[in-house]
Amino acid sequence: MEKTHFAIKNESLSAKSTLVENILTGAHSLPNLEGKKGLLFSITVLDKFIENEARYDAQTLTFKENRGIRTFSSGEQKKRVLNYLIEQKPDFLILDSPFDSLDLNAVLDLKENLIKLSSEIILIQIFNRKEEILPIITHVLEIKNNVFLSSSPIGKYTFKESDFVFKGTIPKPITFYENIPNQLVSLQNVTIHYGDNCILNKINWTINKNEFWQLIGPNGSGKTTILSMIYGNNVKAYGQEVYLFGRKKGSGESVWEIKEKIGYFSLAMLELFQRQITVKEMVISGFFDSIGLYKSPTTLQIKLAEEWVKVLGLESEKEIAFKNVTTAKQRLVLIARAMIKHPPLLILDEALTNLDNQGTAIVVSLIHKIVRESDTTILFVSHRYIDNLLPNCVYELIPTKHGSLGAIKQCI
Ligand SMILES: Nc1ncnc2c1ncn2[C@@H]1O[C@H](COP(=O)(O)OP(=O)(O)OP(=O)(O)O)[C@@H](O)[C@H]1O
Repeated sequence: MEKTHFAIKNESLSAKSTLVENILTGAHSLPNLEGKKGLLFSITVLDKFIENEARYDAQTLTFKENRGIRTFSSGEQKKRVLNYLIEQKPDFLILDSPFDSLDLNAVLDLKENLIKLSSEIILIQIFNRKEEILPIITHVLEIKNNVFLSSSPIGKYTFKESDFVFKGTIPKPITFYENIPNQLVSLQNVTIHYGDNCILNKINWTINKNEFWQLIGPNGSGKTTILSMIYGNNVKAYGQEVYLFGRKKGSGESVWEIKEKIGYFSLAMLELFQRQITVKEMVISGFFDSIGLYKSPTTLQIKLAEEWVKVLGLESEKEIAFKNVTTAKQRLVLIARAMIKHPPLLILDEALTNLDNQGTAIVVSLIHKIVRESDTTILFVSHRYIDNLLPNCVYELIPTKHGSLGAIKQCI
């Protein structure tokens, strides 16, 4: 008999971890899973392996290879997690947004493995976009407030989208940056090796004030490595021709002085927000270096955060816990947090991953609003082209066996 496989829309889960935990421990009323052993395939599970590797040197996923899991591309990492889970012989697997952060080839590869696996075990796919749903899925589960309501055959399920409107223009800054040169970032002939592997080969790239760039490249092409030279503390940047805000990296300016001029969003930040913090507090925390709120904000800072919340249409949710609003709204809040000081440079690293079509459209329209209504330069990083993103220029990393080469693909 053909197996039943389920899909759950990510947006319908307000506290996803609780629901997933309940399914895994058997505390649920979902059909066909009574008394069965389930495991979770998700980015959080991968992050735990990465953390354990860093803390205890436990190379569980890669003990046969002489490399840590952290150093593999996203596609390779996910493949190793999947193999590890299959070896534990579960009856069902929950696949939480399995294709996030993967380029097209890695998606096809993982899809093929999952389709093969579906003849042996039950799959429950948490999905963001209709197009991601595996062809073997037979039913969509309706969930509300973490309670299972019903199960519809996929052919009868209607994929709904919700409305969202911005109100007014984005608030002006209350603090200002001085002496910011026109050239914000310049990489000149930057070449990076890890051991014998050349990762980046003679990268030449300049980012100026008021530009809107997209950095694109397949998994493993070196996007994170470039970002770590701009925003992070990658020691490989020293000795290279990396110029940030007019100064050569490593010539006296601290990492904090550089970070102060950059607003930053990455998915990894979401993992750090474990504390209870409201939507409004999250926006205010953009004034401080901390992820949460450890200092008392001024009345003016609170007022400005309220104005941002209003523009985003989230007034009625401003006192709600950040982790309880939808994924798309969390993105808006985190982008507002990164923008509240109108930094010279805003880096959005995979800001559209894990969003459905409606969520993608909302976040893209916030990005366009920032482009129109501020002087901040945007660097948007992703492994795929995004319809309607319309950056001024695209910097593409093209992998070769001698490291990735860079090319400017389009300028409007
Ligand atoms: N510390 C390290 N040691 C060895 N190799 C590394 C290390 N860090 C990164 N790499 C390798 O460098 C290459 C580029 O990695 P990077 O994470 O910059 O790519 P990416 O384009 O951001 O990929 P993804 O889209 O998968 O996040 C990959 O092949 C990766 O395996």
